[in-house]
Amino acid sequence: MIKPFDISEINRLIKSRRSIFPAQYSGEKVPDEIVEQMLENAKWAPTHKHTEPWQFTVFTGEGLRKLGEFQSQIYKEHAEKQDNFSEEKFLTLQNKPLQASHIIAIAMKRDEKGTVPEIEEIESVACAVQNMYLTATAYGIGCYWGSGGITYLESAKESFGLSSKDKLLGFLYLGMPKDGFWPEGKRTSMEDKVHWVKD
Ligand SMILES: Cc1cc2nc3c(=O)[nH]c(=O)nc-3n(C[C@H](O)[C@H](O)[C@H](O)COP(=O)(O)O)c2cc1C
Repeated sequence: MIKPFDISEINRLIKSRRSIFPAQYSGEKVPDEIVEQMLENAKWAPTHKHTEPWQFTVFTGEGLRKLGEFQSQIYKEHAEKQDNFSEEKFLTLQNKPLQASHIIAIAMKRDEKGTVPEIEEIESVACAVQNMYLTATAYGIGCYWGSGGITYLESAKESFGLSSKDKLLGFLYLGMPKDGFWPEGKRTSMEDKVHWVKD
């Protein structure tokens, strides 16, 4: 039998999970061991047919500068082709990673046989990200899943070892919140979103 959990603490953890953005980070580094625990917990997400479709790339230290250079360059090449380059966006992509302690690039990698539908692999990776979010919350660490910038550009995939069948799904930014900053959550009632069928 499974050992009982402290349910009220688990409920509090789930409700307290928040997205905390780079402008709200203190600059203090998150210990690598905590990031490793987040990644370890990620793998316990549900995965149909055990394909384990997640792939994570962790950037920290000099790696954050490299990510900034890489993503601003990818953006520039794409935007120039589309004739809508913005210097402001370029600089944001170059500099924003430097505000974080770590950034985890989130990807979905298809298995060779395409064993389960693509949507299920994306769903599974999202569950893995939620595990990381909750682990970060338990340690009092801020994080947020950003899906802007180069996330959905085909040209960004290669550098992450992704093929055309795989997907880059965004970036999980991590940082210690400034002065104990932890925002209140906001949700509507579940009343209109849940229907019980009992008889
Ligand atoms: C798949 C996904 C992509 C997201 N992308 C962004 C994003 O690009 N920019 C952003 O500010 N927030 C992004 N978020 C975070 C949401 O803004 C955030 O979850 C929402 O405001 C609710 O706040 P909470 O997470 O604190 O409950 C994303 C969340 C998810 C699940």
